[in-house]
Amino acid sequence: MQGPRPVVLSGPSGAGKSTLLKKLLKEYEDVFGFSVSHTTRQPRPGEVNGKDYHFVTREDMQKEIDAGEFIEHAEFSGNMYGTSKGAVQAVQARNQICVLDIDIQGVKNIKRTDLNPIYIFVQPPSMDILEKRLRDRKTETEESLLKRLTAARVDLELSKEPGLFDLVIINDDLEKAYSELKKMLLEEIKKAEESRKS
Ligand SMILES: Nc1ncnc2c1ncn2[C@@H]1O[C@H](COP(=O)(O)OP(=O)(O)OP(=O)(O)O)[C@@H](O)[C@H]1O
Ligand SMILES: Nc1nc2c(ncn2[C@@H]2O[C@H](COP(=O)(O)O)[C@@H](O)[C@H]2O)c(=O)[nH]1
Repeated sequence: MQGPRPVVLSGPSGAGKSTLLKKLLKEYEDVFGFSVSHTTRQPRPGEVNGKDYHFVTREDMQKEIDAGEFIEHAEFSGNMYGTSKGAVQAVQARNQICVLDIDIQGVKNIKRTDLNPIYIFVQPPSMDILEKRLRDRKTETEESLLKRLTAARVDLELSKEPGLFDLVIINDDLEKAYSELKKMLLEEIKKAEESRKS
């Protein structure tokens, strides 16, 4: 039997990817492992280096990219983000299903690799609600917020490409969205639990 597939969550900034992911990682802490990305953006209050992200300088990240240490990387809202080979290997070494939270450029780049994940797009109920959630989160400057909203409009159009995503979840009611996520991942969860028993 084929092992469980990794999972990619993508969607506009503020759509609720981290919120859904945190619920999944809490309920299935042995089953799923988060791929800790690198970023050149500043940490937000409460974010932990090495847990939420590897916070690095642009210079250091570029060096690692040039050395071939990244599976994918992208520029988003004025900062660099990327998934290192080491981030994915660390999760796989723990025998967990690797979950990536990446933007849509990352999705397109991962499609060129042999990772073969399940691709899930988390969509906000509307642009107005997305803006309200991002403003209420109080993590962005006005400039960064506007950049993220512009990127969101583009992402929502790009996400319509047939076959790009295996599932689109509209994150209106959080519990409903989370149930849809779990339903999609049920087979992979079963496979992971079986392989952990043997
Ligand atoms: N279904 C929901 N209903 C109401 N608020 C929500 C819902 N889902 C998430 N939120 C809130 O919306 C905000 C954005 O969510 P979150 O940070 O998870 O988004 P994200 O997609 O991970 O964003 P980013 O890509 O910027 O990291 C958070 O404050 C979160 O608490
Ligand atoms: N292509 C990649 N995108 C990534 C990665 N890690 C995070 N992201 C995406 O960046 C934006 C902004 O994140 P934020 O934490 O600054 O709000 C969001 O869409 C993430 O999905 C990555 O390694 N590669």
